[in-house]
Amino acid sequence: MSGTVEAPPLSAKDKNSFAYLTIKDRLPVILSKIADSVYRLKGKIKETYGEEGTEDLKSVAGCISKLRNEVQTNKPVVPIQDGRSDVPVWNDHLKEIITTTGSPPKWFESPWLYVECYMYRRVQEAAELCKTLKDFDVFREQKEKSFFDSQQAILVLMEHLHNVETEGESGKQVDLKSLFEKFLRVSLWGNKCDLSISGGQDVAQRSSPLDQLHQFEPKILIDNTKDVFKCLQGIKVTKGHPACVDIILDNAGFELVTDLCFAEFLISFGLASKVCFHEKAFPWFVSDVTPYDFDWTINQLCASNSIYMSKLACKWKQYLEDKTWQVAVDDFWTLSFPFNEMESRCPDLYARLAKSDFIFLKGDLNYRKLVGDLAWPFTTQFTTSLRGFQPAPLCALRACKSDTVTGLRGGQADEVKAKDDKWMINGNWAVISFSDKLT
Ligand SMILES: O=P(O)(O)OC[C@@]1(O)O[C@H](CO)[C@@H](O)[C@@H]1O
Ligand SMILES: [Mn+2]
Repeated sequence: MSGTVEAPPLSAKDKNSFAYLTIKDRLPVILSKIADSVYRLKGKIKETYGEEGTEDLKSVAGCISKLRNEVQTNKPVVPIQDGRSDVPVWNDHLKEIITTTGSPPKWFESPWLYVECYMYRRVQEAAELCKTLKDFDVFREQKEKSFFDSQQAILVLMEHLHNVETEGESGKQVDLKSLFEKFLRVSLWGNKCDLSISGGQDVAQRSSPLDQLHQFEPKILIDNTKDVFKCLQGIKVTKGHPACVDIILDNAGFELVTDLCFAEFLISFGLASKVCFHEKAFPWFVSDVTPYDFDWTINQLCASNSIYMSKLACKWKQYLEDKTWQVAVDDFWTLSFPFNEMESRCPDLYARLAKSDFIFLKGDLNYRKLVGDLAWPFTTQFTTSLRGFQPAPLCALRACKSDTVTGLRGGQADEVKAKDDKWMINGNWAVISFSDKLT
């Protein structure tokens, strides 16, 4: 099945596409913001690293402005030149593309997924080429701000989770299914808060994430919650213990907190016995979670004045110590490959995920990679669009921010388009798409 390409890749070739707008407008803005933040940190870096730091900053700024120019003038993609372990994969893949297509990819002509991922890898190259700033995260300032700006929403959510758990512990009958539905939805809508779609504009969650659920309900285009719940419960019965769950994370800030709360809910209500969070190895698509962001977030929550936040977060530290929770990083998540190529390109990760009982994939980019970033007819079955990628039962939780989606009913796309012309890209519509077995 993985051999049949049923649809063309999204690409900026199509001037009416979101890919075109992204490459023409959004990526240059993201790159300019990087240059701004680098200059803002000048004093601080000089103080910490001295002249060498200042030289490194200049070099980062130079690389970013060169990259911006390459994007805007549609230059061919060039090999990566730093010493990171993933360089051979990127450069061999580039050779592969040149062999197949006859020329190197270009920003406005090649598959969007490839060139956009490549851009973030080039941003990392700018850091890798430094002596003092190898671990410098050009997006850190923005990520931390979005976390702090979401404090009220985080407090509301964590207080609620704390109360729900206290009720459960007191022996009071709880409606497990509707609680599951609630925390799943909070995690789903947490994905509205990504800094890449907004070009780094404010995306903090300011209203109560719980009060909003009702209002957002009609915006869920595909809702496989029941199947997901049934599957998790079924695992408990067949295995004799709750599921070992993997969550492929997306963004830091409010979204990460919603994912941690969802994982906490799964553990404390016996729907999961272990959760493994998958993070990005380096700064990616502006707001994605790196190992530093993950630890930083839990430490911030732990140090909070709110007893609800600190109690839960300290419990999470304990989970991490006793391996109830684990974190994992793999370079595959910061490569450009669609997930149907995981088994051949990164067999270890595939084998690792095949041991999972259930995989949640957060966000738009993971969704794009799941369905190969292809322009599928909307009514294509979700499972078909996975093109053979099925290491375990899986569920995509995604606010729609790019022009690909599968699994809709006939006529549904027209109905939603009539209500909202930008439904595919504005993050106001979402899918909870489940796939169990390959059909
Ligand atoms: O994966 P996330 O954080 O939900 O979204 C990342 C994202 O904004 O970046 C891409 C365009 O630059 C979009 O396709 C995508 O929605
Ligand atoms: Mn993201």
